[in-house]
Amino acid sequence: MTPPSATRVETLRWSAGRLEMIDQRVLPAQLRYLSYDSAESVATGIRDMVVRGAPAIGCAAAYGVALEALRHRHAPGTEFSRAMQRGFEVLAASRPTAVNLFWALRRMRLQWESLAAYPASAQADALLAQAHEIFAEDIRTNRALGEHGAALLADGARVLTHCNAGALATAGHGTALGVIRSAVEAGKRISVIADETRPFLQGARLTAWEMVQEGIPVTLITDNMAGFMMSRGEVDAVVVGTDRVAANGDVANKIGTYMVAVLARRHGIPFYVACPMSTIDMQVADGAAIPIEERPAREVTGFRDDQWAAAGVAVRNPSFDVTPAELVTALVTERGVVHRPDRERLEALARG
Ligand SMILES: CSC[C@H]1O[C@H](OP(=O)(O)O)[C@H](O)[C@@H]1O
Repeated sequence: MTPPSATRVETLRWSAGRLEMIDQRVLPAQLRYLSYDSAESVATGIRDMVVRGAPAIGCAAAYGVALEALRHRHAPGTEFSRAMQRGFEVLAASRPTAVNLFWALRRMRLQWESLAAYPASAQADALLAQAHEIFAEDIRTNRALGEHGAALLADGARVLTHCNAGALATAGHGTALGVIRSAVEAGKRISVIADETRPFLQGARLTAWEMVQEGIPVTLITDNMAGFMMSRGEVDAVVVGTDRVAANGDVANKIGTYMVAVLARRHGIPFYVACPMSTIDMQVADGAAIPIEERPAREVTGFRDDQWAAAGVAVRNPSFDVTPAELVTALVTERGVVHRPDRERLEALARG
């Protein structure tokens, strides 16, 4: 196995006409890039969580559209259009909760439709340029929201986070971990408490690894320790990412986030949610309307090939839960911080 050594990794990168993505299923034991050349293969990578995290999924989908166009750049018009439609459909069906997937696909489709009068080859080049812009924009966005969020954290703060909303969940810098990175860059001494985040272990395998690579102090705990840590006064703030914010401020995020939010409120600890504007879905009225992905039972009954649950046991595996807006202290975006998010405040934020 090739143990990771790079301190700053590229979650996704464009190389020699193909998309390369870190295989996040094998981190931290191995830093492995997989190569993609079609919408179908990228959709499989999203569904299998080779790449995961709302903004990273959006970037991957954008490149998936561009790859499909490049594959068919010399095809006749009708064949090119059929292939593109199939590409959009297979990517849209890969995972249901992260709105960035649909935000990116909508942006790519608008670009594609605006190019209808041009040859397929020109359309492919323009779509690749759009995918690059979505990627670059995400890094700029995360740095902006990171700075807004850093101002909320005191020097010496011990910050609990759930799942991974870091560079590995985005094009770079991260959202929740982007706030942490920006606070450290501002000279604040921040330490992180990472929930392991069963069952996929994004916290234990990805957040802990990212923070160790950055030299940011990180302590790994199991999910059922969060309340204990808060009750002992060892948590000063919670910062998490999100996959979709409803118009009323309800937040869908990794399963277990709701429990952390309730505990934070019980202990008077601020609960911050960091997200780009592209994760706010004003078309969804409240959290009850956010589709919650149910993932394979085998993720719960074991890890990879090591299956330990009794055969025949029934299993639930909802991959996300919804935290009501009233438990959110503030939403941290690239446009600024929204305290006590609700529809009126989010509409004002969207108006800019
Ligand atoms: C910055 S979005 C990260 C977000 O995505 C994770 O879900 P998954 O790992 O299943 O894609 C989790 O909800 C994170 O907060």
